[in-house]
Amino acid sequence: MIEIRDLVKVYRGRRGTVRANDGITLHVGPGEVFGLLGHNGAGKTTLLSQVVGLLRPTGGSIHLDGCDLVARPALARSLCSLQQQAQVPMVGITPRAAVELTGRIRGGGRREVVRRGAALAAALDIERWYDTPGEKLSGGVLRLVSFAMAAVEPGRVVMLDEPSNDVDPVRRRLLWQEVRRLADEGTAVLLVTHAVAEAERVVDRLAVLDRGRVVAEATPSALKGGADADLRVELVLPPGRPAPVLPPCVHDAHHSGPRLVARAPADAADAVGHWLVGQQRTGAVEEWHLGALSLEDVYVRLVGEDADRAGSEEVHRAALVR
Ligand SMILES: Nc1ncnc2c1ncn2[C@@H]1O[C@H](COP(=O)(O)OP(=O)(O)OP(=O)(O)O)[C@@H](O)[C@H]1O
Repeated sequence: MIEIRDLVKVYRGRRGTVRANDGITLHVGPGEVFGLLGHNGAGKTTLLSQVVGLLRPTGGSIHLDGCDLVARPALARSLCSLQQQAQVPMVGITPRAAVELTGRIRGGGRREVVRRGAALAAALDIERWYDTPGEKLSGGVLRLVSFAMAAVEPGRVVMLDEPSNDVDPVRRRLLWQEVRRLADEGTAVLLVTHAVAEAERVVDRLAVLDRGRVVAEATPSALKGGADADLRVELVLPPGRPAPVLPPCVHDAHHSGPRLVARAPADAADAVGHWLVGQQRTGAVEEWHLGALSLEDVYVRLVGEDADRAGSEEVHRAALVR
């Protein structure tokens, strides 16, 4: 069990002070995939870097099965493996060499590392590039290779910082299967991703970070509000047609091109369904969808406005110590 308690990380520099983690408390158990979601600059990478002993917290504690990882960063590095967000340069070395070398450095036996490396390459469908020099590989394949490096000799905790970036949709599915397999074999997996819709399928629990703080922590279905939660209503309008007048129970409507997305209470499902069928019959609506809210809907609601600001310099100022 990894236990993070009241974790604070303050960066001090010439341009000011940034409180990147502001009192984070989380625990992740063996066999669990725990998602960390949050806008750019929310403090996710900072959190992982402290767990693995690359950064020293300003305050708070990190324990793994009772061992103090802050006091013992070398132990943290041996018990936890990390796929970093930045791509490790792989010039003059093949994926096979990189994966096997990492596994050996992390204490794996030669045969087992060779076997697991080959199994990962097959499972991620990157076998054809396994002996190709790194400088000739595409960004997506390099990303999968660095996942394999983190997974070959995983330790107790595997931390993955945006592992699916640049990876094609088919291999993303393979990647999520391997993430799940790591957990099923007993590893605790901490997964940072912006692929919220995909995270929903792979994580057991997740936390949403907003400017260094946990603003929500739950299972995906609990975050979505369970059976009584609002429904998502989506209409696709024919080109050039204005949106129809919505029934009064449909609220929070917003447009995106020909699409109109809104919410409706769960107990209005029948009425809204009938209305949608009628609208399609008259040609006012080309297509429609009525269903459960997605995790992405909930996420955008939680941090949407902050996320909009997050790419800008202003947010860096907003994150300055309050
Ligand atoms: N070495 C550093 N020195 C100063 N500030 C830093 C440093 N590293 C990160 N920060 C700041 O700390 C905050 C959190 O950054 P962090 O990289 O942890 O966010 P993140 O959630 O991983 O973002 P992203 O999703 O964009 O990767 C940001 O405001 C960032 O600018």
